[in-house]
Amino acid sequence: MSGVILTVTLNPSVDRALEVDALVRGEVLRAADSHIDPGGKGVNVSRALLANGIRSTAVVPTGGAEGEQLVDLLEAEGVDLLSVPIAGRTRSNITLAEPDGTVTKINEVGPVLSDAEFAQVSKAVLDAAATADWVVICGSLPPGPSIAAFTELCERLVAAGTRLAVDSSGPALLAGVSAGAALVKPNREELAEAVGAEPATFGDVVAACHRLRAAGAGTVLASLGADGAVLVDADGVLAGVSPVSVPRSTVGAGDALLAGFLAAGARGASALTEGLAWGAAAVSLPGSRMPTPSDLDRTHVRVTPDPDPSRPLHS
Ligand SMILES: Nc1ncnc2c1ncn2[C@@H]1O[C@H](COP(=O)(O)OP(=O)(O)O)[C@@H](O)[C@H]1O
Ligand SMILES: O=P(O)(O)OC[C@H]1O[C@](O)(COP(=O)(O)O)[C@@H](O)[C@@H]1O
Repeated sequence: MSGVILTVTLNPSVDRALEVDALVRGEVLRAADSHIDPGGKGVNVSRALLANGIRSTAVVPTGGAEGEQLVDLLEAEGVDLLSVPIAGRTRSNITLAEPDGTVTKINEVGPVLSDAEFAQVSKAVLDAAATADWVVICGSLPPGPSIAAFTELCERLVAAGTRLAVDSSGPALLAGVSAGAALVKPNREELAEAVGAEPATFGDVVAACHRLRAAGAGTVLASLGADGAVLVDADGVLAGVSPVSVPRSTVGAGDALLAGFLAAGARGASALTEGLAWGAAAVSLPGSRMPTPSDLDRTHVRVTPDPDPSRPLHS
């Protein structure tokens, strides 16, 4: 990886993960263990890159006590930050993790980003993008910015020649696609929402990825949970899987997949293999802990071209 990666998390969080024996509604649950991590999808991409010796800069709007905590947590990890102060309070997201790997997440909506604050964040991103190899915009949009304003940011980045990656959902994902993002990383639900149809087979996934490419995206990396991932780009179609024997927490797995894919050059079987190794390692770790080189095992990753279109999805 030659250039700098800029990650942008418009709605970051402080992630609190509580390990509980079993989730029972209406009961007092005692947590066996707990972790606090800096959170948000772009933040996690930066953390995963750093854990593997690759520096990036994370752009985050932050406010209130949780905003200060987020900055402290990220600085303690050594993540390079471009923090834009905002009036609202940074959100806290809760994960309840059960021993079988089931996670229940409660994500706050997040603080409103005013027009002036969004303009400040956009300026910081556009300025820093001039020297970036990739700009990676991830996660949900906070309340406030219109989809038109977000689309304009994506379009300006693409017009400036930036390689843009977007990992978001709903209209924000489609904004990245129509702006001509070089890469989008929908998960299964996001892909289904983007094309208006639930994929049941690998053929459905590949068809949906082709639709996003026809609508403007360069490369589509569709993550499919335990079914692995499908990569569709100008070179063709690849599918890969990396089985995990004991899943502990899937939180941040998609962010680790994306980070590994970018770290390995974002093209072809080698990048897909790397992404899958990072994703599988993240699933084996608690909370949203990001894998380090010693957590990675590429020997279990299987990547093949042109998956059988009739193969059903399981997860
Ligand atoms: N249960 C699982 N077993 C094995 N790998 C998994 C599992 N869940 C996720 N992964 C890995 O993590 C990647 C991202 O997970 P996914 O749930 O698709 O994304 P997101 O976290 O964005 O929703 C997958 O492509 C896969 O490589
Ligand atoms: O922006 P969103 O979609 O609310 O997601 C934010 C959450 O996603 C994470 O980045 C983890 O990603 P996943 O839950 O998709 O694996 C958390 O750190 C954070 O709490």
